Amino acid sequence: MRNDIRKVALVGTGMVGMSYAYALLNQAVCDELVLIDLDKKRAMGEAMDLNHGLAFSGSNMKIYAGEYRDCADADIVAICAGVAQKPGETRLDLLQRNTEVFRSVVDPVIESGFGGIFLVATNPVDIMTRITHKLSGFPAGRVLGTGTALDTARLRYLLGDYFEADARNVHAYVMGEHGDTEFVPYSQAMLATKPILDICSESSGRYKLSDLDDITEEVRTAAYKIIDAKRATYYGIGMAMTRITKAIFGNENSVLTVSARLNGQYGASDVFVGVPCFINRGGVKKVLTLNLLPEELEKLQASCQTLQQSYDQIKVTHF
Ligand SMILES: NC(=O)C1=CN([C@@H]2O[C@H](COP(=O)(O)OP(=O)(O)OC[C@H]3O[C@@H](n4cnc5c(N)ncnc54)[C@H](O)[C@@H]3O)[C@@H](O)[C@H]2O)C=CC1
Ligand SMILES: CC(=O)C(=O)O
Repeated sequence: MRNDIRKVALVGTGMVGMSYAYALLNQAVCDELVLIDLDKKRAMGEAMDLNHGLAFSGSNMKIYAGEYRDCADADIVAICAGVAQKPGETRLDLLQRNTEVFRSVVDPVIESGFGGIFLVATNPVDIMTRITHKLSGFPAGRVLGTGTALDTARLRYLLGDYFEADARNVHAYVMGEHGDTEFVPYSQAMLATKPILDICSESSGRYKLSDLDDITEEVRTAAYKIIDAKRATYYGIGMAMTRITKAIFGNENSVLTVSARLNGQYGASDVFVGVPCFINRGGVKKVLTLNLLPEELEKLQASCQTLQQSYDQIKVTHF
């Protein structure tokens, strides 16, 4: 990664891609942003629109619509291209269609000579990240997906609201598939440095475990509710991607629940799944292995199995 210019190439300038781009601009996270889409006219219009906001941003980011060859000197290629869920569809329902899209995206990115980090948001994100790893042949640490970063943000917001505490003092993770089999290991959840389970047991019934279950369900179903209400979700994921991008450019070693490849951790291998990882300039430096309770570990392994089964279905026809 160069130290002088921080460059992001964004493939997919739809709602998610442009929410990411808008957050990058407002937080002045990079110096150069190239927008690539099958719909070139759309990418061009989006670049114009963002450029017209530059004067108000305090940033002098270079923003333009481009081609795959512009990925050659990018530090990060972010992929938000593909189809999104319609009301009633699960993320896994998108798999076949988005696998086709990724073949047409990853190959030209690699042909450009790109040597940076892939950041994937397209759903089903854990499997699309694995496909990107497979198609690119990159080391696993340089291919990451947004995983459960957004779900974790949703969880922290809801727990902060429930305990009437600043969400930034809630330390808790959603783990597993970014999808229906995700779960919250509450044994690992803290409010400041106090275990949330202790807060519940000491609260004389004010805070209940059943409420925590309701919060988990609220997180798990949030995307369905938003898609039903306004057809798509995009601001939250755009900000989650921006947070990950900052951790990369800032060489932060921040712990974020991205989709990363397991290599024996939590008793699973090969799958990409949402787990807490240290993120720095090289991508995923390391998976943080938490001491999950046996029942929590079972949930994570079941989630990995679901992802493996879905991956196996496409492998036959597409690889
Ligand atoms: N990881 C996460 O937490 C989240 C992921 N998503 C996912 O992000 C993806 C994008 O969602 P939206 O932006 O709402 O969709 P959208 O339909 O608004 O945008 C998709 C864009 O991809 C482009 N595209 C399609 N095929 C392409 C190809 N072969 N090459 C280049 N560009 C291509 C389209 O022209 C369009 O501009 C979906 O898969 C969605 O499910 C959405 C929200 C959260
Ligand atoms: C659509 C999606 O994956 C989400 O908002 O979580």
